[in-house]
Amino acid sequence: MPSALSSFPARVTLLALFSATTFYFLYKSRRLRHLKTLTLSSKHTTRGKILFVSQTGTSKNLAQRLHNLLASNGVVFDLVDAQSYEPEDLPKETIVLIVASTWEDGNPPSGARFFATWLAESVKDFRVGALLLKGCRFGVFGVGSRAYGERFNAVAKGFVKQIRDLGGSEVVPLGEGDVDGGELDLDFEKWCEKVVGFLKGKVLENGANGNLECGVYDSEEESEGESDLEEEEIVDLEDIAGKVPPRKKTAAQLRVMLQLVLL
Ligand SMILES: Cc1cc2nc3c(=O)[nH]c(=O)nc-3n(C[C@H](O)[C@H](O)[C@H](O)COP(=O)(O)O)c2cc1C
Repeated sequence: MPSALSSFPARVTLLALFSATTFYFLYKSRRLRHLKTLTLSSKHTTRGKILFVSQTGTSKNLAQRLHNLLASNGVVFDLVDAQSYEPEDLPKETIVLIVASTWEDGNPPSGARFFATWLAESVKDFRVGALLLKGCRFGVFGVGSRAYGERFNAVAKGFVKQIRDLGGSEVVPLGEGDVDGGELDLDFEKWCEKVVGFLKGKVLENGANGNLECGVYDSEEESEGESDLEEEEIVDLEDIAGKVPPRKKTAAQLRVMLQLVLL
């Protein structure tokens, strides 16, 4: 008796299914390749970012102060709420300064959960590896309270570890502010001095008119060429953070499809 798969319509359906699956996985692997290219490229010069993670405004105010301080030193960064920042853009950043508070159970404020989860899942995803943020220099200042013991500044500490694990270079050591009994303002000032020191070093290193990859402000806005480059290199990393099936499974799925078609 002929098997159900030997009929012409069944074979055509399977062939169509097989082709669709193949194209889907080719598309996915192309995106992964694209991501690697993006990661390994050193041509990404976007303006530096100051990201703040804040619920009641403490970190936001400090971030604003840092923004003003840098501007008064001739260095203009974008000031961005982590809540509205697309973490998939992190691989394109050259320098990111984060001011982050910690809330209940050592978690970030609810608005920054997506950002925090993206980092945590990227670290866990073996396909992303330690090169994802290779071109990204960073520094973190934590805002919290020592009254919370081991959870003091847990979010800021976690960010440092995760960004390091993803290949980012920490250009200033973690700064820690204690809102209860600590010298928050003084500690933040000291951390800011280190940031300014680093950036000034970069200015000297690159020369007055050099292309300052770390995002030191060059009064000319980004050239059209750069904008086009960025446009071209937009990568959807949503799947990278754990949603796509691992490669081994993909290969196994393809083998099964092939066997079915050859039946
Ligand atoms: C309910 C609650 C939970 C908190 N949990 C922590 C914590 O686990 N670790 C910590 O370092 N600080 C903790 N804090 C202190 C906050 O980080 C601190 O109030 C900070 O100023 C909040 O900054 P923001 O206004 O930028 O959100 C907590 C504060 C509150 C009110």
